[in-house]
Amino acid sequence: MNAESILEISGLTTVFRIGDREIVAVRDLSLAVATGETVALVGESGSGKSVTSLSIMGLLPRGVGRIAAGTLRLKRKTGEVVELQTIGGDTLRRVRGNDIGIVFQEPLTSLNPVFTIGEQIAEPIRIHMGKSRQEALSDAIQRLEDVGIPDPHRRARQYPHELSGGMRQRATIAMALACNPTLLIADEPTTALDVTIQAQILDLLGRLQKERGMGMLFVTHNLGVVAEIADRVAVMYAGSLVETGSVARVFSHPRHPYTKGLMRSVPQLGTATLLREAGTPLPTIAGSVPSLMDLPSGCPFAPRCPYRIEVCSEAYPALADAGEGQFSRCIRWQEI
Ligand SMILES: Nc1ncnc2c1ncn2[C@@H]1O[C@H](COP(=O)(O)OP(=O)(O)OP(=O)(O)O)[C@@H](O)[C@H]1O
Repeated sequence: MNAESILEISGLTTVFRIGDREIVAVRDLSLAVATGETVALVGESGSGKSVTSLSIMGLLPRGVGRIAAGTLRLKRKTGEVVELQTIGGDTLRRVRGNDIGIVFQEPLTSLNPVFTIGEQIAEPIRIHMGKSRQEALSDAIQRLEDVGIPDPHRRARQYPHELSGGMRQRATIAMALACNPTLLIADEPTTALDVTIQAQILDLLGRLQKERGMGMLFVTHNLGVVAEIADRVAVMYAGSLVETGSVARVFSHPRHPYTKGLMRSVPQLGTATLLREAGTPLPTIAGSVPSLMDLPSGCPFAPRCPYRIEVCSEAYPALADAGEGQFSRCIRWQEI
């Protein structure tokens, strides 16, 4: 494992059983996140972003989804390197609360309605860090303060339904950070929130990531958010990673026709895009995403691609090295 990496995914292929068929939701995905770096995973609905994050976290639906190939290496806080696809049960639960923090789109999926906010943040601190109930509770109050919740002593005694949506998402961030993880996975953490709150939560995550020097994998469908928060970007299409590189590089010189199409259809990146309505889909490109049940042979983007030539419909393209850390899964990347 590379010395700077906190997470290294290599050749990840995740499949789902649907009736008597198996569909490939993520195909041969390789991606690394370094300490202190934010990597955005971006793509349209159904492109495989969430399946990638569920694969990392060991949260694929049992009996339905499975990792068919690949390795997911994580460097734990102790420096020990574990392969997430092979460890199970208790070790995986320990890694999840302790080394990897997770923030989902909908705070109410992470928060339990019958426990106070303070109890819920204190629990992983007790379990994973071996602190007493009292110590854990005072740490929990500190975490609430860290995420900008005013009057944290009072808030700690409240139940999730007593907090606004934005405050609840701050509380889940406090919970994700409870044990000082070195990797944070944020899966559409701002999508369910009002637009003004979205910007605040994004600022908060960016600040916490920098202050703590964590690695962050940020899943989003919003290119404005990518521009705002990420150092590097990985673009997914129909289960494949089609382009990756630094945000500066990929946004100024996209080397895959799909990325280029996405960039062209965004008039102005930055706050304007960010402040579009929550849940706005990525800008449209003519045609539609193919069904995973019925993927075309060859390049999955070929049917919609203005650069398509005959061979594109025959062979699945390899990731080509476009230099300066940029890679494109297009055989014509030099012409784009
Ligand atoms: N529980 C499941 N059972 C069967 N197939 C699934 C399941 N979850 C995901 N899939 C398949 O994996 C594909 C990718 O889903 P995924 O949730 O990763 O997309 P996404 O890019 O995160 O999109 P969204 O932004 O809508 O969450 C889906 O289109 C679906 O075909």
